[in-house]
Amino acid sequence: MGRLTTTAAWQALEKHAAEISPLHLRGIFAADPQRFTRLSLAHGQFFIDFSKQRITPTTLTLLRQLAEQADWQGWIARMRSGEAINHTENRAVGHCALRAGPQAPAEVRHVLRRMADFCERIHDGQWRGFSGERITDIVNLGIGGSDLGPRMAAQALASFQQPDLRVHFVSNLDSADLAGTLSRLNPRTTLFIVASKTFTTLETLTNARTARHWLLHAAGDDSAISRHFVAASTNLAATGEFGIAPENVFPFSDWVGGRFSLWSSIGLPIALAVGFRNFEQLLAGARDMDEHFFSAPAEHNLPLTLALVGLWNTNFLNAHSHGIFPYSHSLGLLPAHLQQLEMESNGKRIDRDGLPVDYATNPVLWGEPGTNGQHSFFQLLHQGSALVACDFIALGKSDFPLPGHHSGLLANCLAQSSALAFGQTADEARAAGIDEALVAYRTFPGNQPSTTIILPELTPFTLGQLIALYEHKVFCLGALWNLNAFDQWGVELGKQLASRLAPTIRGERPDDDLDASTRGLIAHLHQFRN
Ligand SMILES: O=P(O)(O)OC[C@H]1O[C@](O)(CO)[C@@H](O)[C@@H]1O
Repeated sequence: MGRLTTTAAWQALEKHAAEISPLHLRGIFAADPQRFTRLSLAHGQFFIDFSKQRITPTTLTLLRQLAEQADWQGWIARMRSGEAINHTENRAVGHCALRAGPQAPAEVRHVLRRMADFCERIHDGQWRGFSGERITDIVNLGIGGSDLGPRMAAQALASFQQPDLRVHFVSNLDSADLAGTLSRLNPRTTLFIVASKTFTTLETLTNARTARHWLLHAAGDDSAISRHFVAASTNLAATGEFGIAPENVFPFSDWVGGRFSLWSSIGLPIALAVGFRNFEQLLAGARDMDEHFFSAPAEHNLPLTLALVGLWNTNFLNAHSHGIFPYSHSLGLLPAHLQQLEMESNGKRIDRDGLPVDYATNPVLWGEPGTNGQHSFFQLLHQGSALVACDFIALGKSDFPLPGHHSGLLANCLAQSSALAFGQTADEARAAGIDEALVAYRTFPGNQPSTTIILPELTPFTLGQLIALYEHKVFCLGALWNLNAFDQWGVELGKQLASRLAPTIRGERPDDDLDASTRGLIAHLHQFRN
């Protein structure tokens, strides 16, 4: 592919955008009474309404030409064949193989069987701690992809929680995270999962060493480690060096990217929290979305369409902020998971050919569950100056039904996307009896684009579908923007600098090679050292 912005498909979109961007969603809806039907897509009961996006059917046709030009299906074929499409790390991209069921590679099925066995032994109390008591608390020590996905899924599936077992997540290097969790736990009944693909991550290893010390202080000798520490990792040498017995290590391969790893043994805390059968259902839901993505034609393809609309908003409407609003308390951590998934994947400026891009790439992604967000930042969405594309996510049925709650929640979800799309004119404000002095303040411009995703209910299966939907969106955007969505070199510089600064902060190394601001801040901090 030549430079993206000079291609015929891109230029056709630019021309089309000049016609569409001055239009208001009010007019767009008035012009096409069939719009909702034309611009919503379903896969079984999984439903997405794109009609509140500032697009027409022609927009999607043109965007699909861009996808053809980017050879989106060729990229799927390359991923599925095991080609090293993560070319800067010379790795294949295999997360779909983790959830391929009977088609999964033998080593994947083997680890899944071991995870099932481990879960059973924890759940039925066969696995005992050093004192002979059963395990009541699991602590996952991991960060980034080794934390966010499992933490989000375990919370999302709270209604499926196993009895008598609590699962905790500790990620931060800040000791407040680990200390706060340990203060509520009993070392005799606590088991740690050290979750780290590389097993070199500073935060995770620091937390793991402190946790080991906490355990050994109570247990008295090293033999307790094998009853209280397991690991999920690709680095078996390092897990061994840490003291984790080989039979307590649940391995996975380097072709699993961290932010795509919840389907691997990194998902062990999910399986422990909700039971292995439910974990299998999570994999089955993702597999179902994989099969849809791999086989559905472009015009019916949910992940591709989500990606195309994302690209349209970013590159042709200049929306560089993207809000994720699950109207589901249980999905409260989905924005945090998608933040890593999208921003670590496509937050890049060098394309696959090693050249700087001359177009915008991933927007800043953020979000909060509804209705909470409505009472904080939604003011900016309704009347601020930024164009923000939004995804609203709603459930057909509540996972924790109580009379009178769910209808109100759904009403708020639909009211927000409608208010954002259509706004309120000055005349409508006047007609509603607003005092003339306040009319300008009570006017809502509208025209904020949004997508609404509806899951029939929140189950392991539908959660698997939802996460895989966004994973494939990311995959498509990588192909469309000609980016490698699977490396993350941008996180390295800060890590290197931190390891250089740590001895200076401890006063063990001179500061004369540092910039003036960093030097000044370290000098200021020295007064507080303890
Ligand atoms: O699982 P690991 O190797 O500890 O890495 C944790 C996270 O750190 C990152 O490498 C970024 O620093 C993520 O990509 C990854 O999910």
